[in-house]
Formats: sequence, C-alpha cells, structure tokens
Amino acid sequence: MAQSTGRVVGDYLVGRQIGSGSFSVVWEARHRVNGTQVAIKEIAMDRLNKKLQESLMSEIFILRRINHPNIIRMIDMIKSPGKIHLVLEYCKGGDLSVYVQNHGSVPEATAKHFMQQLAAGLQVLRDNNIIHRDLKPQNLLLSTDENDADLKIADFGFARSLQPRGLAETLCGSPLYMAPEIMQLQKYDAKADLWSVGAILFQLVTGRTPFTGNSQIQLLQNIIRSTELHFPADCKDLSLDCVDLCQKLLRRNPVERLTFEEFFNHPFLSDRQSYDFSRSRLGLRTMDGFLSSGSSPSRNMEESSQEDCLTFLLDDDSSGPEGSPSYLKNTSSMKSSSGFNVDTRVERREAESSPLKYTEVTSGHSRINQREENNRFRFETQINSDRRNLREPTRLTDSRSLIAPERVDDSQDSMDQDYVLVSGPPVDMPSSSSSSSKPYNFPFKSQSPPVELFNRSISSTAPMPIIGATGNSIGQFGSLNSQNSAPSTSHGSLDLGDAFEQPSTHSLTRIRSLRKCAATIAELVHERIESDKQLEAFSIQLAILAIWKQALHICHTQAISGLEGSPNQDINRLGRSSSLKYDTHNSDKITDLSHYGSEEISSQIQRQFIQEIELAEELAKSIEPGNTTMPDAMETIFEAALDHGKLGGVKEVMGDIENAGNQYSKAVRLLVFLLVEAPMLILNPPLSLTNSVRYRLRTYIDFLSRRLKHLQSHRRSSGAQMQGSSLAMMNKHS
Ligand SMILES: Nc1ncnc2c1ncn2[C@@H]1O[C@H](COP(=O)(O)OP(=O)(O)OP(=O)(O)O)[C@@H](O)[C@H]1O
Repeated sequence: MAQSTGRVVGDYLVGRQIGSGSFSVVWEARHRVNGTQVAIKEIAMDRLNKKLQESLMSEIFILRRINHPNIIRMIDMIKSPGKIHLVLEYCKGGDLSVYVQNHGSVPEATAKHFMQQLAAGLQVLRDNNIIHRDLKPQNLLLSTDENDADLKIADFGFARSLQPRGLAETLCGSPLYMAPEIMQLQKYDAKADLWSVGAILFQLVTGRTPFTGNSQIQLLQNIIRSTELHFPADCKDLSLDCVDLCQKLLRRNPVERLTFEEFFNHPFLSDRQSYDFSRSRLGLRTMDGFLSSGSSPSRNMEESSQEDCLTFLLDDDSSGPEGSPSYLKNTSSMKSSSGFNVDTRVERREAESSPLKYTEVTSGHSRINQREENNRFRFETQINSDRRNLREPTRLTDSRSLIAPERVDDSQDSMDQDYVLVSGPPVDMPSSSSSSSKPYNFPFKSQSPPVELFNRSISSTAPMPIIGATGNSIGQFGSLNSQNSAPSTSHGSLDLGDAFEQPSTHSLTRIRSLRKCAATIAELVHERIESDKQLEAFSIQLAILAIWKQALHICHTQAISGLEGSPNQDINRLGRSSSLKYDTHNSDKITDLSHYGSEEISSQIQRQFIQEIELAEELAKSIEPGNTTMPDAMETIFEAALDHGKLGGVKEVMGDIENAGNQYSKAVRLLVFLLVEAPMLILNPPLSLTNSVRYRLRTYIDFLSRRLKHLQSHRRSSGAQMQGSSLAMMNKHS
C-alpha cells in the first residue's frame, strides 16, 4: 500500500513517488471519495519558459481530446500556484523499459501483442495528425505487469520539447530509439515514429536494441555504418514476418521505411483477433465542447502515405499547440519546405545527415546512465549562440539550445533576436564603375572597423528569401575564380549558384557550393584556433555544421533523383573543385567526387559532418563555463571577408599579385556565402538581409570581382610578355 504523503491535490490524496521526468515528478494518488488509483504528474511551471508552457498546453490539449485504451488517459488537470498537475490513469505495470529489464527478450507472441497495441495507439495519433517523436519503452506504460497488459502511449512531446537534444545530450546520452533523421536534424515526418517502433520491436524479441553507442554520435555512426540489420545468433527462431517487419521499420531512409498503412497491415500484426484496430477509430472524445476531428476511417492509402511524408522542422515546438513538436500540421505548405521532392525513392539505403543539436545537461533526473558514466562528455555547460545574445552575457548553463540549426524560432521569440542588416543609405561604397578602373579604391577602410552589418531588429521575424536580385553584378561573376583559392592557379570561375542570389536548384551544384563555403569558413575556424580564439572558432564551427547539414539535407531529400540523374559533367565539376588548397580541414573526405555515385557522396558528406561535429566538441570542451558572450558567426565571417579584401588591396599595392588574388577570392567566397547561402541555412536565428545590405554585399563582391579580373588580365599580359620574351630568347639561341 502506498505511503501517503498527506498531501492533497484536488480530490486526490497523494501517495508515493513513482517516477520522475526532466521537469516532472510522478506520484501515485487516490481519489479521496471513490478511492480510484491515479498517477499525478506534477510539473513546476516556474521551470518552464513560455514556449515550454505552450508545449505543455499542447500536450494537455492532445490528451484531453483522445480517449483510447492505448493512449494514456488524462482524467483531470489541476492547477495550483506555480504548478500543474496532470491526473492520469494509473498504469500499475510501470513502463515498458522496466518490463524489458525484468523479462529480457519476450516471446514473439508477447511482442506481437504489444506491437498491436502500439499500432492501435499510433493509429489514433495518425488520425489526429500527431507525431510522437520520442517513442521509447520509457514512454510506453503498461496497465498491469502481465504479458497481456494494455500498452499505453504516454508523453506527447512535452518532455521532448523540454529536452531539445543538444550537444550535451548528444554527447552524453544515447537515444537508442530515435530515428536517424531526427538525430541528424533532418526534416522528418511521421515515419520517424516508425523507426522507434522498429527499435522497440527489435528489443522486445532480441533483448537488445538494434544499434548501440555510448553517445549519440557513436550511435549515429553505428547506424550509418551498418549495412544490414543484425539479429543476435540466439534469435534464429524468429518468424520471417517478425524479421521482415524489423527490417522494414529500421530502414535508415524514411522514404524506404514502411508507411503507416503498410505497418498497420503487415502480416506480423495481422492477427487481429487479439486486437481490434477499429477501436482506434473510435478513440476520440468530445471535451470542453471541442469536437474531435480527423477520425476518418475512410482515409485512403494514398492519402496516408502522403501524410507520412509531411515534414516539418525539427523542434518546431514553439508556436503554441499547433506548432508543438507533436502536432503535425496538416497543411500542404508543410509538405516540402525544402522544395524538394521528398517522395523520391532510392534503391539504396542511404545514410542520412547528421547535424547534432547542441544542448545542455541540466536535469538531475536523467535516466540515461551514460550521462553519468561518460565523463568525457560531461557537459555542464550550455552555450547559447543565439545571435540575440550577441551582446548579452550568456550563462553557459543556460538550457537553451546552442545553434539548433534546425530550429526556426517562433515569431514571438525571434522578435527581438533576429538580426537584419542595417538599412539606410549604403556607405563606403564606391560605384562599380568608378571602382573598376582604380586599382586601390577598395571599399574597405583599413583603419576603421567594418561597418556593422548585422543589427538587431524587431521588425523581422523570419528568414527572408533573397529575392529581386536582378541582373546585378553577381551575374557577371562567371569568370571569377572564387572557388579556387590555390595561389598558384588562376582564379577559375565563381560559382554563384544560378548566377543570381539564389543558391542553385541543382543538387550537385548546390552541394559543391556548400562544400566550398564550408571549406573557406573552415579556414577561419583554424585561424581562430591558432590565435587562441576558441569561442569565435566554435561559433563559426556551428555555421559550418549548418552548412553541412544543408548539404546532407539535399542528399537526403532530393538528391536521390537529382544526384543520380545528374549529368556526369556536374559530378566531374564537383570533383574538380576538390583541389581547394585551403580545404585542409575538409579535404580528406570529400575529395574527388567524380568517381562516386550519389550514395557515396552522401556518405562522404555524412562522414565529413561527423568530423565537423567532433571538432565542435573539441572546441566546446575548451570553452570555460561561466558567463560568456557568444560571438556572432555571421559578423565574424563578414569581418573576415573585409579583412581579406583589405589585405588583398595591400598585396596589390605591393605588387604581390598572386596573394592579392587569393585574398580577394577568399573575401568574395565569404561574401557570397553571406549573400547567397547563409540566408538559406537553418540558423538560429535565421539570417535575414535587408535590401540595402544585399546591395552592399553585391557591391563589395562586384568590386572584388573587378579587382580579380584586373589581376587576371595583368597576369595574362605579363604571361604573354614572358612568353614573348622567352620566344625571343629561344629565337636568339636558335
Ligand atoms: N500514468 C502513469 N502510471 C504509472 N507510472 C507512470 C505514469 N506516468 C508516468 N509514470 C512513471 O513515471 C516516469 C516518469 O514519467 P514522466 O512522464 O514524468 O517523465 P518521462 O517522460 O519518463 O521523462 P522525461 O519527461 O524526462 O522524458 C515514467 O517513466 C513512468 O515510469
């Protein structure tokens, strides 16, 4: 019999504690009149910021709508000062993780029973357009501790949004059931839940998780490296159906993974006697005058498959109930925010990308043992790189995510955190025509700090697509050479995507451009490391992660058709660009891509990305906890571009044409990155450029390109002169 604490919450007498989560304590309790046993989840509201409070409300909203035997039932919600108590049906059997701990592997029949129950619960979620995102045994509660217990899905995204996966968790925890696309911060869809289902099934029947790793990085590496699903030797008796279901659920590529309909209809679950799926269709209830919706038995398969592929940004948990992590917006606009065809099928099991989000270890309630075990990654610190904190001291223990490159802030929060470029009349800008013929009239004032490009704004809340770049000088850069910074070579051609301010829509061209950006910016990181500016290096490194994440995203989503169907010539171009001299940081992996197919390119990018994460880890370790100000990577990059421009000017004055060209090229690449790629990256907050700043960037690029052209013609003419004199010499000698 539970020991009562003597505390009363509403009509309930609170008993012993039965569990705890990151932001909650769960108590066993009884109704003081009828004695009904319940679980009370107590949440301290003062620990939640506004966004999290909204997520909690979203969870409550979801729970109140649903009445189904396989979804934890919320009986009541009781508010008290500073606290919210969710009165939940009591699950005597505890959670499935305890069951698995106690039983090890379970007979297939038991696994099938749990899977059927889970499928029924998931069907309700599907009907309500809810993605759970964090399905794992700990979130599956059991009505009893018997084999035929009812399984109930619990924890709808609230805890998930409370614990955005971040660096610390990335490094210290191991989300054994999390879909790789979520780990990689890809856009993901409802199928992410199906990966988790596969991992849970695998564990039920084998007694162990399909993939392991002491950290999220290791786990991800293991998932990526594996070519097929390995069942332990002692699991030979598993039915073909069971093995087949595990394999089809645990496909890395969500496109290849089973759809929900296929899952629901899989032969392993087809024994319906023990469970009636149709119950799930009746699961909604009317509450608070709110009519349930979305229960549509007639939904056809096509519709369901399409919805499986609805994507939304990771951790889009910020805009109230509908924007909560667990609420799948059923709008067509969500279908492909990337603009790529997510339905593209591939023959291969492609490895996905892997940006890992940076967060904290703040909770004392971690259930993940590795956290404690892994001192190497003890990461008591949280560095907030949000640009909004650029000039504000940021406590390293802040629990906000670091870069969260996948995050798009909600409008309210980003009101005061987005930076846009200062509007107003362009300053220090020579006209293109005047600058073109005057060798030293470059727009970089060497003695004064560069004009501050990035500024706070309360007027911009969302990434602004670059539009309206018409017929500007950018289009003239085809002859520039920014991609090739090797001093000994000519300056080649500058890849500006489609020669406008939009990145190329061609996947390989875009990847190539991103790769070049990453390589150039990587130089900055190394320069900063060498001059012991770890914090700056770290913040820039996060931008590099965002770049690779974008590349991975391209591979992952469209690529498949884009890469495979791409002309060889483009692949070769990608290969040729590997001669970047300054690509030391990245060069070993992404080398000559011309020899590789799309799958290999994708895995190379993944490996590269993981390397970059490792560097970020290293840098993060060297940062002292405490109050610190996170530099703004975009500003740093801009300043570096100006420095290169200035230095190029100096070199040109000194007659060092080769180095002048290199400096100009680097400056151009960084500026092009800011103009073309950076606004398209998923940064937190996103980078928005005003027209005047775009104009300024274009003008700088234009100026530099003219200088480069000038240098090139100078080289050509001196080369011709040299040739002429050599010929004369040879003639003389002959
Ligand atoms: N209705 C319930 N009946 C019985 N036990 C429960 C119930 N709800 C939660 N528990 C127990 O309490 C534990 C903590 O639950 P809670 O939902 O607060 O956190 P969590 O989701 O497990 O963790 P986190 O919030 O960190 O993800 C659960 O793992 C489970 O063992």
